[in-house]
Amino acid sequence: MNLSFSRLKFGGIAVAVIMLLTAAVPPLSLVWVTEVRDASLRVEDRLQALRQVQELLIDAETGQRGYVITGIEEFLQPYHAAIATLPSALDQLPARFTDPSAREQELLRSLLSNARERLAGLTQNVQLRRTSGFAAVQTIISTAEGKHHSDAVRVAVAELSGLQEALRATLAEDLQSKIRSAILFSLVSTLISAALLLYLARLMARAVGREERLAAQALGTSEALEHGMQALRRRNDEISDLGEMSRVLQTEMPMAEALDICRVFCERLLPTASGALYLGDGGDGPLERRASWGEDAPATASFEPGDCWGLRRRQTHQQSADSALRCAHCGTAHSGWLDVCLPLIAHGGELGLMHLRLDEQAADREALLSLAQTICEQVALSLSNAKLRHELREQSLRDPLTGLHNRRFMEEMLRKELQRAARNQTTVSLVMVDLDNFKQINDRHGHAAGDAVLRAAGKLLARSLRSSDAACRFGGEEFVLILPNCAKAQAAQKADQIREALLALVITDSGKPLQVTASFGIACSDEVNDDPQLLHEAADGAVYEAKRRGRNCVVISEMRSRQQQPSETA
Ligand SMILES: Nc1nc2c(ncn2[C@@H]2O[C@H](COP(=O)(O)OP(=O)(O)OP(=O)(O)O)[C@@H](O)[C@H]2O)c(=O)[nH]1
Repeated sequence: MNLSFSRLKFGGIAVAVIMLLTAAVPPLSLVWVTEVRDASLRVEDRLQALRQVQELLIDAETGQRGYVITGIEEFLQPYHAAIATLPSALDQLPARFTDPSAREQELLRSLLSNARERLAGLTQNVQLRRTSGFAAVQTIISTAEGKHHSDAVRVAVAELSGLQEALRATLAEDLQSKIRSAILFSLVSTLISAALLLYLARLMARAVGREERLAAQALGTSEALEHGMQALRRRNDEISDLGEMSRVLQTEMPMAEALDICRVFCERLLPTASGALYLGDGGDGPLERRASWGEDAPATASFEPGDCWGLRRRQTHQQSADSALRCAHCGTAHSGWLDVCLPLIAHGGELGLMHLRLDEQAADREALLSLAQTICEQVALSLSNAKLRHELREQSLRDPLTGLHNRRFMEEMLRKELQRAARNQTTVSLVMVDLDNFKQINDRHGHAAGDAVLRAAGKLLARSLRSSDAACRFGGEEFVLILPNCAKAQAAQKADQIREALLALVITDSGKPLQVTASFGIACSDEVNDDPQLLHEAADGAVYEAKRRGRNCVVISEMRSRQQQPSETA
């Protein structure tokens, strides 16, 4: 990664430098061309000046010659024109020929001196012709001195012109060479740039490919991480829900309410599945559906434990439509459904079954089943604990001999019922039942026979009451009946019915019949301002009175006329 980056950096710098140099070639070439053009113009100017000097000198010679031969002034016209211009043309030549080379300066000096000499000679010939005639001039011309100067001028002009031509050729050649070099440089640098750019493009493509791969890897890692986080969050939520369900189920509540709470949490924890909870009676009896959830909740209301492979094998049993071992309680097989039987086992005992129904192709099937198993363990434990608590509570409130409610329960119920009666403006009647001469039964027939009488009497009392009433064993051979929403007269009527039923009750001890009677004392809440203590005392007083009157009778307490005797009904 670092190596590629350094290569890219150096490659980029190299391309930039080469391109800068290449870009410098056109302006440099322009400078060269401009210099050569200026130099060529100067060469041309010098050649022009040399030609002008040469031509003016010829004009002067021609005019002088015509006048000398003819004596006619008109022939002097070119001569005059040349004489007027030539001296200044000669004076300007040194400024044009500035090359310090010895040969050029020597030729220039020769040209200037010979041209001036020749000009002076021509002027002298014209004046002589005018003053002395043709013959005098002819003598001077015949010395050929003039011709000598003209030839020297021609030689100097020719040689100087040659030098300038050579200079122009050199300049042109130099320019050609520079332009060739520039073109060559441009070509080479362009090729190098192109090669470098190709190389850089390949490096970049590789780097980009690597970056893309790394980005894809990073994306994959991040997605996996997000997946993991989501699963973790889900698991946390599930654990938190399971914990909450367990905490809620620890609260004292009826089994139906506990089952409803299980249903709510199953619905929340297993939202993609339908299901039902079946509970047994603790024995071999059928299991009954006590809670269900979801669109495809199992419809079977109850089934025998032997109809379920899960219960028979005491382990989770999965069955699809084409499974060989299908439980009868799962009903008609549906393609695509997976029926799962999860036994609810706690403290080693089978409590019931969770029947779960889910999509066979569900992606999270295994996770769902694992969660369902955890829920089942939790539900089984919670329901078993609730059941145990219920049983313990029942035991703590029941008399073990008769199965009736005990004194603790009686006091608690009486307190609640009196409060309710006060709120609803109704009455609660309390009936105290005391078996007559029970000591004699014990003494004559033994304690076991006494217990049998107590059990039989308790059973009779329990079945004689409404479900809202309660029969309690107060202690020994004393019983208390709590009759909510019952006036004194009805209570007396009920007590008398029980008295008669008890009288008719056939209890035997080793084949011998045991006769049992009881005395009944009745008190009503409206006479004691709903005070449980007073109510109990009043009923107790009435029983005492029943005993006093000879037993086997019902006495109603008259608290309003406390000083009066309690009234007797039997
Ligand atoms: N078998 C048996 N006897 C009990 C039990 N609890 C109390 N007893 C007996 O019940 C008898 C009550 O006798 P008492 O209080 O004299 O009353 P009673 O004999 O019924 O006489 P009255 O009430 O006046 O008719 C006692 O002998 C107790 O030992 C019990 O759980 N089982």
